[in-house]
Amino acid sequence: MALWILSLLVFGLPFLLLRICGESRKRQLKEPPLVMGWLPFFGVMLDYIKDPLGFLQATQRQHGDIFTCKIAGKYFTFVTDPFSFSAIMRQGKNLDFQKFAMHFSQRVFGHADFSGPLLSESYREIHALFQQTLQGPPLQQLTEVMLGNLQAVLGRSLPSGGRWKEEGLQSFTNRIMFEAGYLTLFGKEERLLPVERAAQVAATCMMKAERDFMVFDRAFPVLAGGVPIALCMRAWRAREALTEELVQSKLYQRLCISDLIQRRMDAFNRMHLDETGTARTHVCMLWASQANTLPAAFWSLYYTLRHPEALTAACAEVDRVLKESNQSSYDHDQPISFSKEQLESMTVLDSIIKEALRLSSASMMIRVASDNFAFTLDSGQTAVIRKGDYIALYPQLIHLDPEIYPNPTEFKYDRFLDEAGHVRTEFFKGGRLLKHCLIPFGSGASKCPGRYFAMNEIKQFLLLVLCRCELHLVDSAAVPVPDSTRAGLGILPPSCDVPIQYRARAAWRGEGRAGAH
Ligand code: HEM
Repeated sequence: MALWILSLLVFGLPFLLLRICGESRKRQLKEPPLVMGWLPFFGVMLDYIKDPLGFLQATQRQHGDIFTCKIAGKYFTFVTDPFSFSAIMRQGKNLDFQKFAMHFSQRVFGHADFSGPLLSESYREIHALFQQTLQGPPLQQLTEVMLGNLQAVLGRSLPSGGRWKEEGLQSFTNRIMFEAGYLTLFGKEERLLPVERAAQVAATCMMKAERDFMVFDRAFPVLAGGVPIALCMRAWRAREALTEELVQSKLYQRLCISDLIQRRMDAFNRMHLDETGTARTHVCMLWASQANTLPAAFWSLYYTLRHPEALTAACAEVDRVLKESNQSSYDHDQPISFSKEQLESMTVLDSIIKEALRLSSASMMIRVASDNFAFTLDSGQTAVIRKGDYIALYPQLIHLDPEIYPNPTEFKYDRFLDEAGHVRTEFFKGGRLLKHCLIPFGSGASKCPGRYFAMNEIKQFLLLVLCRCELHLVDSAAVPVPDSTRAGLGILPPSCDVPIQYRARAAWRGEGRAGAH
């Protein structure tokens, strides 16, 4: 947090000196209320950074459903009324998502500018690959590969001989999900070594990749705040180390690469980009596929372990699915498999994951106004927006709204189940049905294309941990809360790790199961 503020002060200073005297924006007719704050240039930045949700809730109480805040020299119009979200989504012509996202991604990952006239046409083709490879039959294939990788990585992690192992839950989750996700997208390295030696080398490489990923990811809030990566040497080195492993010449030697990455590689080849620039787009894809999934998997498992009623319901569901297909939790040599329909039928796990996402998601959806325009809010009020301003939607305001979700900060494992145990999709505010009630994956044109895969992989992770491990939280004072220093960037990681003990489940020990001690 301190680094955030420091960096913004340092890099904002030249702008401050230029603008300190000349800033005089006045609210025009039909424009949203203007919240300028008392700091020249920075506006309300410090209040916002200190507690984004609290700041937005307080400003909403004071100014209503729409208001414009000055933050570090930019103007952000926050629309807080969920019934007005559709009106924003319909403004595709006036609100540009790609410009903001591309500029941001280019700055942080260092890849080519795909929005320029030379590359934008080809990039549209690459962007279309998300839909083609992350839905339908390709999604099913990706999900099956992920299940195989999860089982291999988890199996390797479990100590032999009935011994217990201690580790942090976050470390456990990150290690397993990162490796399995990496292998699923980018395939396996082929090594001409004896099997055991090859496995050792692969494990060492994967540990290094995970470490580099974490170093880079930890610097993300600072990079997002505008600090050039050249000034964050550790993050820069980590990003470049990841880049080196994902150059196309190395990727072409890997086995079982996903359709998504394979087709991206082929498309980049046709564009004749340089090798490092291309590899950086793969680092960007790696980040998109992991940065939110890891904390989401952590929270899903943590809440399940913390809440006995959630654990009982989840275990009953897992047992039902295994029994249906005559499979055993204990037989670690026999891989578990299940059909798409079985995965979809696990509505308790689905509800647990959605509830964990609701409590930990703090993404911000940002669009840039490409022209002056006016739009009508659900209330009938007209709002005039200036060209160049940002429009921001902050879903956490909805996720923690007590009118929509009673006792919103409480974990309720069955919140997203109806009375018949089916997926519940209908939520109301003021007696009216909401179209947008849970949006951890964004909405509209920029909605996360990996959302179905993310839900599947987290579900599979929970399922495997529950059936293959005896695992419990070690009684400790550590009670993690979502760490709001990453607010605006997606799923918040835990503020601290929590110790767990785990070992392989075995038939001869009876029904030992995951749970709190
Ligand atoms: C729990 C896990 C995940 C969450 C919460 C999440 C959330 C998001 C959000 C909020 C956005 C931006 C939407 C916006 O600005 O409107 C996004 C974009 C994106 N996500 Fe995810 N995501 C997750 C997992 C994944 C996975 C597993 C993949 C890939 C396999 C993925 C690939 C992407 C890509 C490529 C984009 C950029 C889309 C574009 O440029 O149009 N995400 N995600």
